[in-house]
Amino acid sequence: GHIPKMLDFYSQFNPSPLSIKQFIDFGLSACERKSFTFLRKELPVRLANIMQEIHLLPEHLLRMPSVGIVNNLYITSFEEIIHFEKSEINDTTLDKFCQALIKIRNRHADVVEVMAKGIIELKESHDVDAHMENNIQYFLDRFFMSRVSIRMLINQHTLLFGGVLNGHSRHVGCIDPSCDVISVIKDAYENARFLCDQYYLASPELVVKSHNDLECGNEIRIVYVPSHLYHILFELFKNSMRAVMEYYGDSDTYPPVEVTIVRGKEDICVKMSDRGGGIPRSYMDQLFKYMYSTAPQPSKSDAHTVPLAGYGYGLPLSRLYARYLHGDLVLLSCEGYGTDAVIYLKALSNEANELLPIFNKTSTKFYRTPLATADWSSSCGGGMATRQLNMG
Ligand SMILES: N#Cc1c[nH]c2ncccc12
Repeated sequence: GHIPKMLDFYSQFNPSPLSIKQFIDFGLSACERKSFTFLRKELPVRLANIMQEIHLLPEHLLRMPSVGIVNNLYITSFEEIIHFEKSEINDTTLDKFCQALIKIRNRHADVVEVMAKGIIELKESHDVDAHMENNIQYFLDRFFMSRVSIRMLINQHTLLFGGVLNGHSRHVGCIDPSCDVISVIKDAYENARFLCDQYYLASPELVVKSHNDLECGNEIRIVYVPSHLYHILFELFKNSMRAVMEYYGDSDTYPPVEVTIVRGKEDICVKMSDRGGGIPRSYMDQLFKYMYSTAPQPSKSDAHTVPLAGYGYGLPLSRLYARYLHGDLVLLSCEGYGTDAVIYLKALSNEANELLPIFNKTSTKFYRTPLATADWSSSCGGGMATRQLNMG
């Protein structure tokens, strides 16, 4: 019906990125009416921006059953939100809005897995060329980043105004204004270690070092979303522990995983170093590729033996969480020795702005532009030059 027109209308607006500082200041003044007025516009804008990109996907992917399911979820949620476009602001409307947000959050809970299934359906039914793989990588990074940002807005509103009091906790919604980085590291380590012990009957120790270059000797605290930081660390610990245990298979002692936290003027870095044998450069790129990370799901029967890592989108999603507030996740590996994974976070909350995909001519053109022709020689086939050299 009128959905396509509404999508065109709302996708003309650019999403409005909020900084962590704005989330905090807004949460402390906690005005539900202001939040409602902002969200009933901003949520449809963010939904419409990414929904328009879904329609630009390669035809084959767009036709996959699971992608159709995700598209319909977004249409349903978009309709439910624009229903509040011209509502009179009163307690009943505010309450109904909160309920609608919770319903939407639940509806979209499994979207990552459903999209992964869509990629598997595509791989099983079509040949995927480099151009298509490039489009899928570009789209899924933007699609999952958009989803992180929409869930952040929904979580803030429902936590602040959903009626559940947060006692004397200082958290502002899902943000901890004074997040103790080391305790999140220890939490993630203990939980990853539990899985490692279950699977390998042993696990590497943790060594933590910290260096506060700004306030020497002080604890390193950050205004951040603990659940995002935990998600990244848990993924990295699982991968590091798995690498160490596989590399030192028959040994009974293992090199520890070392984590160094540094507070600089601009950045807070968390470096996780393992001596798990490292990753060859040729394979490094695949770790962040959705097409390569989608392996056929382990059958339910051997689900209890699901490996620590390998299946799913753990690394690409962890990098999106780090980038969401203008940080990053970088892997530096030396094959034959080990891997360093560095999480970069913004030290200042006013610099920790949301990073949001924008649907515009640039993103549209990306989907329609063929891969650039190589401008550096790469093939090592028996070209004339090689033959001349061989004639040497
Ligand atoms: N993330 C991550 C990793 C951290 N160490 C690793 N070793 C082999 C493969 C992946 C990893």
